[in-house]
Amino acid sequence: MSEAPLDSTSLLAALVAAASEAHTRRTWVRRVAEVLARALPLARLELGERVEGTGEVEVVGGTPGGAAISTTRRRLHEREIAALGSGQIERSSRRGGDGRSRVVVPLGGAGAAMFVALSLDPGAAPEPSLLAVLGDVLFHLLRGQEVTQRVAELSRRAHAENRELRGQARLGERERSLVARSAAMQEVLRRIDTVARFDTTVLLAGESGTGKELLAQRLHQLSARGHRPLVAINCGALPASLVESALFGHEVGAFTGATRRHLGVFERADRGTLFLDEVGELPLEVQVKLLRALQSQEFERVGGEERVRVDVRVIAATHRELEPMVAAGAFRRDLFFRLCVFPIRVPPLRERLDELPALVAALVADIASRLKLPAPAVSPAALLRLAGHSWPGNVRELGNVLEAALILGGGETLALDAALAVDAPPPSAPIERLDDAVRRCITEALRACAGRIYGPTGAAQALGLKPGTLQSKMRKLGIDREPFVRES
Ligand SMILES: Nc1ncnc2c1ncn2[C@@H]1O[C@H](COP(=O)(O)OP(=O)(O)OP(=O)(O)O)[C@@H](O)[C@H]1O
Repeated sequence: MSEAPLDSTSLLAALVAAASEAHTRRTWVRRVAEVLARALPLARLELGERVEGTGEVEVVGGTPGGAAISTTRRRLHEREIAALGSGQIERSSRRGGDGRSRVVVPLGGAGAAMFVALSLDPGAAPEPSLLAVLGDVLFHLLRGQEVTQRVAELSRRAHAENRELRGQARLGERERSLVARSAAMQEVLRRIDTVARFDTTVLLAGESGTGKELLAQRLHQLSARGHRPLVAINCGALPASLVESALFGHEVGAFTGATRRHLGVFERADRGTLFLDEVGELPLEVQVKLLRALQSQEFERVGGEERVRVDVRVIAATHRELEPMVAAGAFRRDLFFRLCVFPIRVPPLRERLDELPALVAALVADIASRLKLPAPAVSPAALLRLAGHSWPGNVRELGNVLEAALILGGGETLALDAALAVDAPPPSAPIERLDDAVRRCITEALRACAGRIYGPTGAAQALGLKPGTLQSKMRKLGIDREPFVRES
């Protein structure tokens, strides 16, 4: 059933009611078009905004009834340029073959950046005074909508930040202090402490359980952003279809089940730090979006058109070798260089066994206090036993073994034999593929030799191969030596 036509006063009241409930420009255009169509023979409504520094305009346009709302960018028409410059309404009586007239109403006086354009059916002659009032009202409604939107945005971010900081405070209570006694870890700390105060992107590379997340926390705390949120996301823990929304958020209706606007980690980390864990797991199609967001600090939520601006410092971490992934085309080269501004290699536990006693003491004390058990002394024999283990799961695995040993020993001793038997890998533990092992050896040699293949300091000699053999293996495995040359 179509609604009754409106007189000018009711028209303005209905506009205020309709526009004040619209949270996006598309809804605004749809609602305003619906109301205007009740007072004028409106065929189409456009809301345009000049794109600064260009002769272009971004237009959200639609027909009453609202079926087809579109957003486009195009060059400004002459009449639009004239209306924006003078602040006066511009009309063209005939446009195209359909006999429709077009009225451009600037919003905000001479030098305005926005306008609405009405396409009216043949014969329509709205009162100039009505159009002028319309321009005023629409301008103020839009301004009001922008302020409301901004306030809602800020309140959403403040809410998210508050939640983040409360979570962090809870974590902080349980946080383990970082042990770094070995020369290798001292060097890691030196690099962390040096780079912390700059907004530079840091890439932490190291095996699983080596303490990358703990180091990211230290980096954040030492930075000027330390009192702001540190938001972490594990890029490998989500299915590809959800990673983009987890990073950038989504709008209502972006996909089935998206019933509310959701803020992604980029927005939740605004003015703080974003920790991208397992960055090597990101699907290629998301990598390109991440690169753009890192470069411009701007992105669009999934299903949205509005550009969201943030100020985020990024720390990325990976347990996978990214260079071979770049060479094999599984990781974008441009993203790799964007992330690898300040790489820090976190050594595995087997390369820093000299700090094992300190680590064990700290972990035992921490676990005992958490389990409310006494902390037994750790004998030299127990330390020797622990030093003989290979620790593929690094400090995390060491912590698990110590926790099991403490429980099995009833808090009086560390029942290491029993705990290590539990920790022994199952017979079906995955065996590394030969190609992967060869790839790992070659990339390690190339890194150590700064990409050189030939000569006494080259990778071929280090691997005990002829240069030609090495090159053919590299070709077969898709390994490129370039990243290693640049890295040196
Ligand atoms: N140097 C250290 N001192 C004290 N505890 C440590 C240290 N390194 C790691 N840990 C502990 O080991 C566990 C794993 O550490 P963390 O999560 O930081 O490793 P990670 O490298 O980020 O692992 P992953 O790659 O699997 O995410 C945590 O419980 C952490 O507190």
